[in-house]
This record gives sequence, C-alpha cells and structure tokens, in this order.
Amino acid sequence: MAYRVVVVGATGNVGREMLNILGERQFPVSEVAAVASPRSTGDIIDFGDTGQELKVRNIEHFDWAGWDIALFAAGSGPAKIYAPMAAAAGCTVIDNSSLFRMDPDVPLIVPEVNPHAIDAYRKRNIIANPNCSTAQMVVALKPLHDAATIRRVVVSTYQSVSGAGKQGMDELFEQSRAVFVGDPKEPRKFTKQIAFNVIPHIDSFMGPDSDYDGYTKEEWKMAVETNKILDPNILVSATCVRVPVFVGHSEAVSVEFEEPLSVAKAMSLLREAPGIMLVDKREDGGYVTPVECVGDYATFVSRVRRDPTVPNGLTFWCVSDNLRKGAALNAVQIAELLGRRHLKKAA
Ligand SMILES: NC(=O)C1=CN([C@@H]2O[C@H](COP(=O)(O)OP(=O)(O)OC[C@H]3O[C@@H](n4cnc5c(N)ncnc54)[C@H](OP(=O)(O)O)[C@@H]3O)[C@@H](O)[C@H]2O)C=CC1
Ligand SMILES: N[C@@H](CC(=O)OP(=O)(O)O)C(=O)O
Repeated sequence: MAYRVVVVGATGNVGREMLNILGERQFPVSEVAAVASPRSTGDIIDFGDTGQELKVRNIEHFDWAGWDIALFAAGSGPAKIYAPMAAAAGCTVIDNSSLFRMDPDVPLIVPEVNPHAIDAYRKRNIIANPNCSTAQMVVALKPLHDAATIRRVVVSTYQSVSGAGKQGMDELFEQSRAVFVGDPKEPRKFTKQIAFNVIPHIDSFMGPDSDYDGYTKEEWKMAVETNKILDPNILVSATCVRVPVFVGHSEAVSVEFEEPLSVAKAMSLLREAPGIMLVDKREDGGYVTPVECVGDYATFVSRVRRDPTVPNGLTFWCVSDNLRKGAALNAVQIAELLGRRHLKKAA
C-alpha cells in the first residue's frame, strides 16, 4: 500500500524540491498530484528524477476527497482557503506557510527535535512546518539543550534570496547583471538593492503592542517557533538579514547554557546528532559555506567555540539548504513520521 499525495505550489521553489525529495527518498506514493494557481494549469513538470511527468492542476477545481496527504507550499493566502478544505475532506495537510504555526491545535514539527508532538494533529488534521531559519537552528540546538539546558540564544542570519521565492532569485540574477552593464537596478521584491549588498529586513516589522517592537516578523518567528518546538523557556534574540546568495541560509549562533558545556563535549554531541553534519577544522576552509550545502539534507555546523563573554557560553556557525531542511525536506520527513506513527498504510 502507498499514499495518494498532493503537492500544492508544485511549480514553485519549495514545491519542486518536494517533488524531488519524494522521489529521492522513495516515499511510498501510489499517485502524486501537482497543484498550483490557475496561472500554471496544464503546465508539465517533472516528478523529480523519477522519469514521470505531471500535468499541473488548478487548485480552484481540485477535489481533495480520497487523497491522503497534501504538502502545501503556496504561502499563507492559499493555505487559509484550501488547507481547511483539504483537512475536512480527510487529507492531512502539512503546511509550509506561517499561517498555522502558532495555532495551539496545530503541531509545529521538526522530526529530529519534537516528533512526539505530531500526535496532536487530529484536532485540525493540519501539521505546520517551521520557518526555514528556525528549522536549521533547532536541529543544531536540540542536542546541546538536552545536555546543558539553553537559557538564551542570540542569532544573526544570512538568508539567501530563494527564501523569497522565484521572484527573489530572479531579482538577484537580474540586478547582478544590471550592475555590470550599467542598467537601472530598481528593487521590486526586496526593499533595497540586493545585488552586492545585504538588507537587515525580512518580512514586516512588529508593532509597539508586541514585546518584539522593532524586530521583524521573521525575527519574532525564530523566537516563538523555537519556544514551541524546543522549549518555551529559551530566550531568543534574532537579527535576520537577506544576503546575495541564491540558495542556503547561514546563521551565527551564540548560546548561553544553565550548565557548563565544553567545546569538546558539544562537538561530540553534534557529531552524533540526527540531521547534523559537523565540519569543524580550525584551518583555512575547515567550515561549510552556503554554496556547499545546496542539494544536501544536513544542517552543517562549523566553528564551534567557547564564548568567553558569558559564564556558560558557546558560539557556532550553521548552514543549511533552506529549500530542503528549511522547507521541502522537513515537510517530507513530517509525512514519513505521520506514516510511521499514524497512517500505517504503507508497507
Ligand atoms: N523558500 C523558503 O525558504 C521557504 C518557503 N516557505 C513557504 O513556502 C511557500 C512557497 O515558497 P516558494 O516555493 O519559495 O515560493 P515560489 O514563489 O517559488 O512559489 C510559489 C508557489 O505557490 C503557488 N501559488 C501562488 N499563489 C497560489 C494560489 N492562489 N493558489 C495555488 N497556488 C498558488 C505558485 O503557483 P504558480 O506557479 O501557479 O503561481 C507556486 O507554485 C512560501 O510562501 C512560504 O509560505 C516556508 C519556509 C521556507
Ligand atoms: N521568510 C523566509 C522564507 C519563508 O517563506 O518563511 P515563512 O514561511 O516563515 O514566511 C525567507 O525569506 O528566507
């Protein structure tokens, strides 16, 4: 037995990676539907490297009955309309948007960190996938938190333009060319020039009624999602920055613990932890950069060192493919977890 799986937003950056990863991991599918907006109805796309082609279906006319799992990567607007529709028809939704993440009746899952929380999914038949920057950070924090209890995290992100979808990638490409040939380089998707620049602004600004006044929503999401996934007592202060990299988010993470944790112990825990690849040689090139993580499943951790400015502190660098662990891979891992723990339909 196998599942009937819908990929919503199948023509986008994340949707295409979902199809790739379903194929790569040989997820047990009996049928896959590629669904997107009416703009792409009838387009033909590949089901990863399986050799199968899929004709894109219009979400507005899609019949959710009889489908087992829907992986949504179309943003909050379509999720608000269609995820409850799919869920009510008996199709379990795994949604990549931020819409349901903080809903107390919707589990927010990173399988390496809080797999058991998935058991509450039946309340709404919806499971949320975290923000891309949160996902890679909590995978790295989990083994360290288990060993020495994290009190506070200060993180700065270096987020690639693919986090802003196809339009973000096109803007970096076109602006880079425009800089060289002297054409105008007006920002469209981003607030300022992204080519050869960095922008300390991702998502909207939080208002004065919030504890996070002056932070952006991306920075707030990193804090509250870490609390929901890992531990509500961890304090998180994030600064999220868009950088001119196509794929791969990087993070400089400083952690304060309740208990002492040596660099050697932290490295040994990270080496053994699921989803982590420790690459940490204190020499030229002994660390991972975003272009090196593209297409990989792992969250790469490098440059682990003691933070001498606090009693029990460590600082590290972490890099991951935001379209994979930050979105599509994590969603497929959730589907695998759901299958193992609840659906039990596949062989
Ligand atoms: N990129 C990332 O790192 C992360 C993304 N996400 C989430 O995934 C979503 C998709 O991201 P990404 O793939 O990068 O974005 P893209 O812009 O590359 O793709 C958007 C996809 O959504 C589809 N879509 C847009 N509007 C509708 C609609 N009204 N009904 C049905 N489908 C629609 C598009 O279809 P069409 O081609 O027909 O327009 C396309 O397939 C994001 O909005 C976000 O919620 C979450 C975490 C990380
Ligand atoms: N905001 C992320 C991608 C994303 O879509 O996040 P969210 O699903 O939390 O809105 C980025 O720009 O890199």
